[in-house]
Amino acid sequence: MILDDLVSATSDRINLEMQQTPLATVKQAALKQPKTNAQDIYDRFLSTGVHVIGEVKKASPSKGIIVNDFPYLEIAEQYSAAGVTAISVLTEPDYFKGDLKYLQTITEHVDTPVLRKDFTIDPYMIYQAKASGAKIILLIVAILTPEQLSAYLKLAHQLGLAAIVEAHDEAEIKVALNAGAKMIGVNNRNLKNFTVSFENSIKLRPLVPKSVAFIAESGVKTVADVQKLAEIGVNGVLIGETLMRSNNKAAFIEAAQEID
Ligand SMILES: O=P(O)(O)OC[C@@H](O)[C@@H](O)c1c[nH]c2ccccc12
Repeated sequence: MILDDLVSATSDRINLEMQQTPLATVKQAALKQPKTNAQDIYDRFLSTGVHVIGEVKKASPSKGIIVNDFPYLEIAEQYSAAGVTAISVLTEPDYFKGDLKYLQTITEHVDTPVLRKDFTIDPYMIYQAKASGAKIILLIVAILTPEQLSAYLKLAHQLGLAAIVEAHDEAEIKVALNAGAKMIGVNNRNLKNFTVSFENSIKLRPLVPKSVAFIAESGVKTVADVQKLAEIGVNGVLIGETLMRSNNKAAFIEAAQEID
């Protein structure tokens, strides 16, 4: 399964990075960042309306290279100007052609909160996210033990980072809620066969209490898709490929945000 490959590639990469830059150094850099509060982020997503997270992504395992021209800072600035609630930046290099440096550059120039989109498997990556100016991290239930999930969520909150906890089915939603997740992302893309269906969001929405933000991820192609997801009561949508390919990102984002 693709998730296994992603985890093992991430594990190799992080082991190398830990040798090059020890945890203590990254911790120090994290502590130098301005203090932030995870609850502020959660509250923004819980406020009325559909909140758009625009994703900065050059490639993906399901689509290969999405765009050849990748002016990531300019794209992030466009998302920010259009008023997205957050910007997701892929930092996974092998399968998504991401880079932590992209995220760093973006957080240095753009005020909108940035999500580090990666396969978080070690606290090291959470300190790295904070040190790079991220305000949100991704925690994927399927690749963590419940104990790790709880511990990583706690660490994120201590550092002032919010977390999107990604769940794929009813059992994973329970694990996420038990761990104390305040924002749950449901991926509409099945990572086993890459098919996309909003059924997953529709089925799982009622299992998440209204005090926890619900983000529908992947496969949004049109403003009508956002409308469909708004109707089932999602707080946010995470849109990657469609925005990356769009020649008028602002128009798409603004139309999506007008839905109530
Ligand atoms: O490009 P899309 O179909 O709009 O999808 C965006 C986002 O949901 C997707 O990139 C994603 C969802 N969950 C992930 C976990 C890791 C990496 C990437 C993802």
